[in-house]
Amino acid sequence: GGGGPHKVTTGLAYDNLMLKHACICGNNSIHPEHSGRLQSVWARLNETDLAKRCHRLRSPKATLEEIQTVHTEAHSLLFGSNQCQLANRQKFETAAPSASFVRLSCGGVGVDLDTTWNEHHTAVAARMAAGCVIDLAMKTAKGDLKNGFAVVRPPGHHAEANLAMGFCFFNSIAIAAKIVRQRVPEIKKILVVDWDVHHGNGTQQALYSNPDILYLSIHRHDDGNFFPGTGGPTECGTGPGLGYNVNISWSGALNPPLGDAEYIAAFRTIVMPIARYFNPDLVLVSAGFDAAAGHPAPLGGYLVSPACFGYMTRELMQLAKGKVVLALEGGYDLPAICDSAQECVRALLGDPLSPIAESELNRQPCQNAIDTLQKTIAIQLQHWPCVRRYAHTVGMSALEALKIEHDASDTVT
Ligand SMILES: O=C(c1ccc(C(O)(O)C(F)(F)F)s1)N1CCn2c(-c3ccccc3)cnc2C1
Ligand SMILES: [Zn+2]
Ligand SMILES: [Zn+2]
Repeated sequence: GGGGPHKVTTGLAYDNLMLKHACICGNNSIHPEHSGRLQSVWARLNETDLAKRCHRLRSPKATLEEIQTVHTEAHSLLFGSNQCQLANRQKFETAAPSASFVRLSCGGVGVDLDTTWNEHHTAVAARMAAGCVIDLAMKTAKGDLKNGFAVVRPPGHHAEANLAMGFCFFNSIAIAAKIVRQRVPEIKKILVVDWDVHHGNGTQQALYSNPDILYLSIHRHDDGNFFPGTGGPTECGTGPGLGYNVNISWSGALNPPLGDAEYIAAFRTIVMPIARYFNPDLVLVSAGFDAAAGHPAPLGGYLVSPACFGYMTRELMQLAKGKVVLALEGGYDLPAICDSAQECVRALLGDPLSPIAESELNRQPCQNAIDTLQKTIAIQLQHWPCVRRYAHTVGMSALEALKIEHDASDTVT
């Protein structure tokens, strides 16, 4: 049942158990997805007035059953239980014979060269990350919280049903989406937006045939030459899910690096028209911040501002009666991810937004971005005819588009 008559506010989910997932070599410079990322973001939210204005959740770890809404039993057991915790090692050996860990050059152990495994702490951290996102999503879905931000690691959006990769073990966002859909009857449609600069291959896979959960990713793709390589514009879903997978796949490498003008144009012409038409009852966001300025090429290379993440958060709050939950995915430059997380929590709390730079509001999207948006619109027209409406404004700056919409609304037809 609902809590007392307290005012519903923004929820924050965090647990320091997630700090303990670390390579045994302890060298953060070769392992960019380190606990300092989480420590810094949490510290920023507490140093400012933001955390105290939110409701702090202490979430339970995801159960193996919850993890199995997305992952196989073998994968859930392998990464969800420490061998030392396993009552029945026999079950472990039979359920997960395929597990292979690799020795890393740093002396650590990993499931691949990027994804380190700490046999004592990783399972707990990964289950806690998923548990935090489930808890926030459930409480927001039921109206016990207004909205929320999950300050979590390890990330999840690359984790597939039977594969850990790209620093990810459990796909927290996909797990949360499926669990809310199962347990909260009034939530029929869920929109998952993924603005991490990398495509969420795992989330796409988990939701690919599902018409009730729309996955929309905006990411650097470079025709498949940017990690993880998946997420092309023609990947639109399958079976009943056809049309419920939208990839805005930027190309053209860093000539020039993309910034606020491009992300605002993508939101104006594709993300928000489709999202409004889909009309979700809940919005979940894979909120990676590695598209932010400050991220060197292999892990990003774009120039999105922290204020732009606040703008995108506020845009999504127009949907689903404001039921929006963000979960941290990637993001490695500590000042950038702290500033970006701060802007998102300010947006969730209803604070006035920090302004986008005038130069970005006046700048037309670069040609590579215009090409991507036009190509995406051409593909998505067959599934979402509503994208035709703003197609003619793709090449406009935010202020130009605002002006013609304003003039258009003046002329009474
Ligand atoms: O770019 C990635 C990412 C893996 C996971 C990424 C993510 O999408 O940001 C997530 F999942 F963490 F949110 S981004 N990989 C793995 C690490 N990597 C690197 C590394 C860079 C420095 C040290 C170790 C690896 C360069 N290129 C890659 C490819
Ligand atoms: Zn290491
Ligand atoms: Zn990323």
